[in-house]
Amino acid sequence: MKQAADKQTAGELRVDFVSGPVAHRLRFGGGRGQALPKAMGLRNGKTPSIIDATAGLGRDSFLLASLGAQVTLIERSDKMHALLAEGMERAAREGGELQEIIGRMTLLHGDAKDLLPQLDGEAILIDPMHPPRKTTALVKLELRQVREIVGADEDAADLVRVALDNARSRVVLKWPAKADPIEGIRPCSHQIRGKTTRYDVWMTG
Ligand SMILES: C[S@@+](CC[C@H](N)C(=O)[O-])C[C@H]1O[C@@H](n2cnc3c(N)ncnc32)[C@H](O)[C@@H]1O
Repeated sequence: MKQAADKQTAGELRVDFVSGPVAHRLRFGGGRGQALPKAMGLRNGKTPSIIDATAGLGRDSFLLASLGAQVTLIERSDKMHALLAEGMERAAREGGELQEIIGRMTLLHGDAKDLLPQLDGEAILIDPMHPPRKTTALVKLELRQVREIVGADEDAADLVRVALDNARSRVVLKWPAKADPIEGIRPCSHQIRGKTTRYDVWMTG
């Protein structure tokens, strides 16, 4: 795995919903019991509309859309936005379930701090670039490639504040389980913790 990962270069980064880890998770994932859907408030009989303010490779949005949520994705990097648009088009061309899932995803280009006040989202997800960690797994390589393209998201605290002013029901920050909280934001309402990732949830409605 490491060799394959090391051979992949930043130039080859692509958004792939058709094969690989995302497609595998679609087939074998844990449905609404997974930490992310739980944090976003997807329950039996309740499917909030979601804004993913930091779309990136679109994986979190795709998972939420695969569970029935309407998701608006916001990406500010020209390059990431273009990769995501291509990946969504490719997946939609497959037809069937993939086309249906992509049909629930709307991609916007811009800074979420500017766009959120114009949108009406029940639940807002924020997953800024995390502090770097050493790891060799392929999926982590992709995150390093994203970092090469977008740099660090130094304005994450500002984005959370804008989201807190605009979410009708909740804001969720995805963050490394053991990392310090982002400074300058009020304490969250509760946390959902996994081994490597935690979800800080602020109830706003
Ligand atoms: C860690 S990645 C997100 C990964 C994503 N959750 C996924 O499942 O693939 C962070 C992305 O958010 C974008 N981003 C960060 N701050 C943003 C903002 N204020 N507005 C729009 N996009 C933003 C970055 O350009 C980067 O592509």
